[in-house]
Amino acid sequence: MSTTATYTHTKLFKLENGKKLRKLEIAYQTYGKLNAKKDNVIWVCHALTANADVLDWWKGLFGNNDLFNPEEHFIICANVLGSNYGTTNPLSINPVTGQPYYLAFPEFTIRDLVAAHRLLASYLGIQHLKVLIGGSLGGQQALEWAITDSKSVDNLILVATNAVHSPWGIAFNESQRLAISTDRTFYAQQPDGGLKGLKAARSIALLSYRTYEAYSATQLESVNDKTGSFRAASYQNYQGEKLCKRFNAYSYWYLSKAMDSHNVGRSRKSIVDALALVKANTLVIGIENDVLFPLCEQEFLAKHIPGAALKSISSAYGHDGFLIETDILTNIIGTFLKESANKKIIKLHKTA
Ligand SMILES: CC(=O)SCCNC(=O)CCNC(=O)[C@H](O)C(C)(C)COP(=O)(O)OP(=O)(O)OC[C@H]1O[C@@H](n2cnc3c(N)ncnc32)[C@H](O)[C@@H]1OP(=O)(O)O
Ligand SMILES: N[C@@H](CCO)C(=O)O
Repeated sequence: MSTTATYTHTKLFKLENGKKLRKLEIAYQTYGKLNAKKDNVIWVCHALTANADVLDWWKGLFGNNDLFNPEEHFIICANVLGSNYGTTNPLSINPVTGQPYYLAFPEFTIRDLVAAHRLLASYLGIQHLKVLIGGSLGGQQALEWAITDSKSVDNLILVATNAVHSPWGIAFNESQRLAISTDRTFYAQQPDGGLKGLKAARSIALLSYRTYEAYSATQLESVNDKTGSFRAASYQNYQGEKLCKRFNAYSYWYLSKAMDSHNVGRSRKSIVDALALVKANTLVIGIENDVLFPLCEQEFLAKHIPGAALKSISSAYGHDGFLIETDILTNIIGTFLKESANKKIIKLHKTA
């Protein structure tokens, strides 16, 4: 059973920077049924350009015959604040002006994304998450959630993510925003504003999501006499255009800034102290070939989150491997969850 719905929060939604949204709508999807004990919730936080339909974009890990399946679990995925798949975003109508926000949309942080989804959880009567999982920007949210509300998460699974967004990651994001800002239509504030810039931004981003090996494997020329019209160039154009058909430059702009804001140490004692607040059984998965969120970032997470396990995988896809290597992820996560359940049983026996 799958449900697509929208939750409307009618009270003011206060952002970390003090600005307020008068109205917040959150689009979400659920699959399966909440059991009587309310202990089968799998909450998924999505990455930069995905949406609430996790059975669509994380097939192989989420699906009827997959590790996370609606038969056994109550799976919830909500579209993040700022994204254009149904949740309030820069193209939404600003209730104050009656016009779309565009660049008048307030800036927001990863903590704001989490605060919004915790409101949804509360509305759905969910107090406890069996599993909280996310990759990349989704992992940043999952981590913040597990720090902010540490008692509510049993098992935390962080894939290809970090504790603080790196200077390298911020530089990639800024380069993408520079590409968007060179497109003058961005400032015309219209639904298709900045699309040429967005195309270039996605092309830049892809270089950080993939690897030399992936391009060599898929884009190598079969003939030696070419001096132009290369496959790799066509691929960059195609991928940029593909994103423009389903996203908008304003959402992309704001979400990339939210990613830059990620720092679990902000307004807390330190990054290390913040990580020590996590109480969930934690599995951190890194991708050895990830250029954007290199393995040292997951090693850092696993070192400072109490009792965390670290696994690394190899994927020629690099960072995007977290969306593609679902067989390996199923294996690692499945084993981790079995061990975690066994530990729980042993603990119950000891305290009985
Ligand atoms: C409505 C929706 O789409 S929902 C949102 C879906 N997206 C998300 O959820 C975000 C997360 N997902 C992703 O980022 C991506 O889908 C990934 C990383 C999982 C996979 O990326 P893909 O682009 O599908 O894979 P890949 O890099 O192999 O590219 C394949 C595409 O490039 C095309 N392509 C490959 N080489 C070339 C080339 N030289 N020139 C032109 N096109 C090329 C292929 O024909 C294929 O096109 P298609 O997507 O129209 O079928
Ligand atoms: N490919 C991902 C971003 C990388 O985390 C997306 O488009 O959401």
